[in-house]
Amino acid sequence: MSAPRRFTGDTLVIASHNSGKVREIAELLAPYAAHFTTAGALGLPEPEETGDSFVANAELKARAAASAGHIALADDSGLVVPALNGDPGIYSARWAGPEKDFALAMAKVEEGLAGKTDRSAYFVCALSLAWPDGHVETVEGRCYGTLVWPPQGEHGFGYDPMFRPNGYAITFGEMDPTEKHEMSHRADAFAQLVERCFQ
Ligand SMILES: O=c1nc[nH]c2c1ncn2[C@H]1C[C@H](O)[C@@H](COP(=O)(O)OP(=O)(O)OP(=O)(O)O)O1
Ligand SMILES: [Mg+2]
Repeated sequence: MSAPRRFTGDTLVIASHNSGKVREIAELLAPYAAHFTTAGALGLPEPEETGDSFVANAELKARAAASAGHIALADDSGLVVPALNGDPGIYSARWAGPEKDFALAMAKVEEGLAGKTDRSAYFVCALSLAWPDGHVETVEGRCYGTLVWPPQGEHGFGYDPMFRPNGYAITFGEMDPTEKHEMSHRADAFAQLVERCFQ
């Protein structure tokens, strides 16, 4: 395997159109990249997520943004529920529909769990850093927990109010951002990416 490529201090493009995610990535990234912008701010289109894995979709989004000329970081993430055969998984954003209604998406998850005893779930986050020449560095992080009902808390985004990470008595929706960043799937992936590309 060849040595990982390091981030060189150029402007970094956060290749996401999800404001909750962009906020978390910016917080996690702040110590390593002084200048960053977003795909939305550059007017870049949202590519169709045609991959069949988190890694494939993260790489596709990062490459699409990097083709505009700057190093780009994309995140493809989602909630995996074993009792639902892995759904919503890579379809986590799509379960919220065109209105991005996560109350609806969470209700669909809960509906699927009716009568089931296994309420375990995990979040996955694939992060891909892509260079304009097509090179990519990709990592994947996870966070394991349990699904609660009804949803609890107003912090975070997406499925956070129904996800209680193992070892905690509150959901991601009830945590403040610094606490979520200590053990989330995104923080886990970030730690790996920092070791690979930012140190
Ligand atoms: O920490 C999280 N807390 C709660 N929910 C989360 C989290 N991380 C991902 N999720 C869920 C919601 C999100 O909408 C979907 C990711 O889908 P995903 O395609 O990667 O992102 P997206 O379409 O929202 O934005 P974009 O593709 O422009 O980055 O999984
Ligand atoms: Mg997406």
